[in-house]
Amino acid sequence: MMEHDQQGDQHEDAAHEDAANEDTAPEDTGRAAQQAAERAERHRSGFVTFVGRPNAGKSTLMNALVGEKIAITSSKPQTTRHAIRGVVHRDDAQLVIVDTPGMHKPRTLLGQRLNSVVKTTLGDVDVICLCIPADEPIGPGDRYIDQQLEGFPRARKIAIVTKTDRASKKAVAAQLLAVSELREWDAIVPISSVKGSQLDVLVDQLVALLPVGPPLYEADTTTEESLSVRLAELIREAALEGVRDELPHSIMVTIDDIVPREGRDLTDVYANLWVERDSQKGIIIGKGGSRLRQVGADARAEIERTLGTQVHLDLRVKVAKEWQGDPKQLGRFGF
Ligand SMILES: Nc1nc2c(ncn2[C@@H]2O[C@H](COP(=O)(O)OP(=O)(O)OP(=O)(O)O)[C@@H](O)[C@H]2O)c(=O)[nH]1
Repeated sequence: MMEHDQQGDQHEDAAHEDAANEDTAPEDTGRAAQQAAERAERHRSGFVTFVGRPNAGKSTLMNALVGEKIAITSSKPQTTRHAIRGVVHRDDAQLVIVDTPGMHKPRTLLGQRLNSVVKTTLGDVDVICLCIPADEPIGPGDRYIDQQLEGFPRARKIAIVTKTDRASKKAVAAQLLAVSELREWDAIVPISSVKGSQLDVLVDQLVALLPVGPPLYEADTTTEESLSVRLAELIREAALEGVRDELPHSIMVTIDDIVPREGRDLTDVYANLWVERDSQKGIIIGKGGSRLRQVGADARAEIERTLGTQVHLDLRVKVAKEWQGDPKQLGRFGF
């Protein structure tokens, strides 16, 4: 009701102004409406995804573009497990970003399932970006993924040379040349997510390749990923910190419950940290529980930032024997 009244007032005000400037006002109104219609006609929207070998900088780039920490980053390869969407909003465009796990030659059942997630995602998007680090030579892993792109002829393709802050200008130029020889790209863009350089150029290029269409999401959306998945990812990221061996592939986190305490600025989060073997349980827990305490403290700090309340984190370490090769266990973890 209130809103209607206010709108009514505004219309009246506008009518007054029209009367005062009889010659120009109707024309102005017409022009404004026409401009809005033209803007709507030019508005672009669509889906974009980043592929590349493990550690190529995909998650970091997506976070830099969306401006909120939603996909986990780590110095360990193959740590992105979910196709997380982030949305970049602009007046003239909306980019929906789908983050994919690193595409790689599958060795385990988990690897195969990840690849099938990647393939479903790629079949659906408007633009595929292949990320190749500036500071490492193009290798068989990059070529394998580049060849896979042949299977998705509908999508436009951009090559992104990542981590340019880690290479000299000359090395970046050489990498751009090497990348250009892989295939006919719609664009090739060198960027640094850490320095934030060339990200605007990349977004411009992406937008230019999207189809004309209305916004797909509300303006305040940055991610569709459910809260428990986001919190699970934060805990997994904390658990991966400082683990030097093969453990990253064996860690999985599930959330049982997220319960705000009534009348208090405090949320209880109940989570399980799954490993594959008893020996790994020992590594995670550490001497006298010291490592687990650290993981809990690190994860809690990140979760508090996400939830905006204090957090009590109940974190339990459990063993799911060889879950990466077990279809039942994989199903339980959502693969
Ligand atoms: N110096 C520098 N480091 C970067 C940049 N982008 C990413 N990194 C680092 O490279 C490592 C891997 O980055 P991620 O974003 O996790 O890579 P990813 O491709 O998502 O990796 P997976 O999840 O394994 O597929 C991390 O240690 C990042 O901090 C960059 O622009 N500059």
